[in-house]
Amino acid sequence: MEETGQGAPREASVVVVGAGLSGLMAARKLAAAGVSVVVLEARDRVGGRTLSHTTAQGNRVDLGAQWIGPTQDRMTKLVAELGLSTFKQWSDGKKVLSLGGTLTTYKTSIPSLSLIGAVDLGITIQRIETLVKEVPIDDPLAAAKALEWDGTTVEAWKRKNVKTRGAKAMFDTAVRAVFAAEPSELSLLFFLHYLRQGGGLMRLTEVENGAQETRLAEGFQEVSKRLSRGLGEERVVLGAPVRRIAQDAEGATVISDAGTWRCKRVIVAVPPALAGRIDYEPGLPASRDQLTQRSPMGSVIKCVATYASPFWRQAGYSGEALSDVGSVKLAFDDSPEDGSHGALVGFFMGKDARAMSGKNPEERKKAAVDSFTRFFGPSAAAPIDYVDQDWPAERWSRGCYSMVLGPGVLTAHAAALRAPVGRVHWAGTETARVWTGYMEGALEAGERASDEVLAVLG
Ligand SMILES: Cc1cc2nc3c(=O)[nH]c(=O)nc-3n(C[C@H](O)[C@H](O)[C@H](O)COP(=O)(O)OP(=O)(O)OC[C@H]3O[C@@H](n4cnc5c(N)ncnc54)[C@H](O)[C@@H]3O)c2cc1C
Repeated sequence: MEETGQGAPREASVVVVGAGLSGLMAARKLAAAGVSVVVLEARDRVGGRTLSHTTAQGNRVDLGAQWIGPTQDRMTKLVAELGLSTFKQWSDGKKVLSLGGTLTTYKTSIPSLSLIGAVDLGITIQRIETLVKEVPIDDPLAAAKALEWDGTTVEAWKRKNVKTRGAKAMFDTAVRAVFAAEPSELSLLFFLHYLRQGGGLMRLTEVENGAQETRLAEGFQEVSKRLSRGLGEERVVLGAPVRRIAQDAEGATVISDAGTWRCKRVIVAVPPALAGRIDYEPGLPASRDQLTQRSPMGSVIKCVATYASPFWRQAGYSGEALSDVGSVKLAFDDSPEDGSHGALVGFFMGKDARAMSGKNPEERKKAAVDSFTRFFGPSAAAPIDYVDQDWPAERWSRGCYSMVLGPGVLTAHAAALRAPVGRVHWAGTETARVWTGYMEGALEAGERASDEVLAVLG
């Protein structure tokens, strides 16, 4: 292997930076059009924010992206094309709501609050869905109240509009579940636009008919593995963090730890927070550069506890839980399709993830198991296996699920998100027109960036 930037440059028409779904999709489309392409990936694996793991019991679990749902047509088509096996997320039975430490159960879409709390939450959801429809999907800045909404946070909106303690707590948990961020970190315009791109708040938060509807038996990282194999693994270079992209009149030079490539076009398929760590020559235009300085990632640690059986099902529980206390405030059944073992998946989100990131996994295990035990009783206290993934501590992700924008960023920098800079094009789910933040968005963005490149290569 060559040293950083040393040796004679190799050649490809297009270099793609990042072997996540977006970069691999872009490369697949280019290769199908007969364009020579190489994908440079920093990690020693493909898949980026998809990461599948097999437990000692043989349960394939996703420590990154885990579900697809209706209207995610590209992902649905791709998993079928690749011959992968989908199954429905288990959702039969009662859901648990833990509010201020008091447990109740419910079966509807909306948690079982007091009568007045339930009315408040229902009105809040309706209001949000109405506001979401006022944000044009392709141009959030064209919303009549774009400036006002980008000048405030979701937290400020909640304080003004949501009245009861229970509805506020459930609203916070829903925001954390979708963004892995606190409501105070999010511009209201960014929040509404993100929901618009995925089809609304209920679509994003629901299991049935929602974004948590369908799982993959092989795990979602398998999609990237198969895309990579389809490309020909010599076209996907692992352990190749890209450090520098230099453009000149004839082409671009891409310098990575695994060598240097000369090409005509570059597709950078990484989140803006990582794209901003690459050195560009000439430097990026101010708006694009400042966007990368203002696009932090969300904070999430995902954990899976395995049990001999899905004991909660026998007790009439679905495995789904929502909470406003404890480290894990969101849980789902994560058992294999045949139910041969039980598994619960939990999320440390926003400030809880930051508090737990970098800690000893045993400490996180204890916190997670305490939460599961509060939700489902003492049988949850002794899992036979525990695994988690600390995404904020991942050098090549810097957090997850996706970027979260605070006030003023969209207004100032939306135009720089997708606009190519000379020979450099931008992909990654953050640049998607639909389902941004999701695997579907990653594919859409990869397709769009490869179309841009194909149009100029002729
Ligand atoms: C815990 C969790 C749960 C999620 N749940 C869901 C879900 O249920 N459904 C869903 O649809 N989505 C979910 N997501 C989001 C989904 O995983 C992402 O939207 C999607 O995988 C992003 O793909 P991408 O290709 O845009 O980016 P990435 O997957 O981040 O790919 C970027 C790649 O670039 C590499 N890279 C970074 N910098 C460099 C560099 N300088 N040089 C070379 N390579 C570099 C990275 O290593 C990475 O492999 C979840 C994410 C997480 C973490």
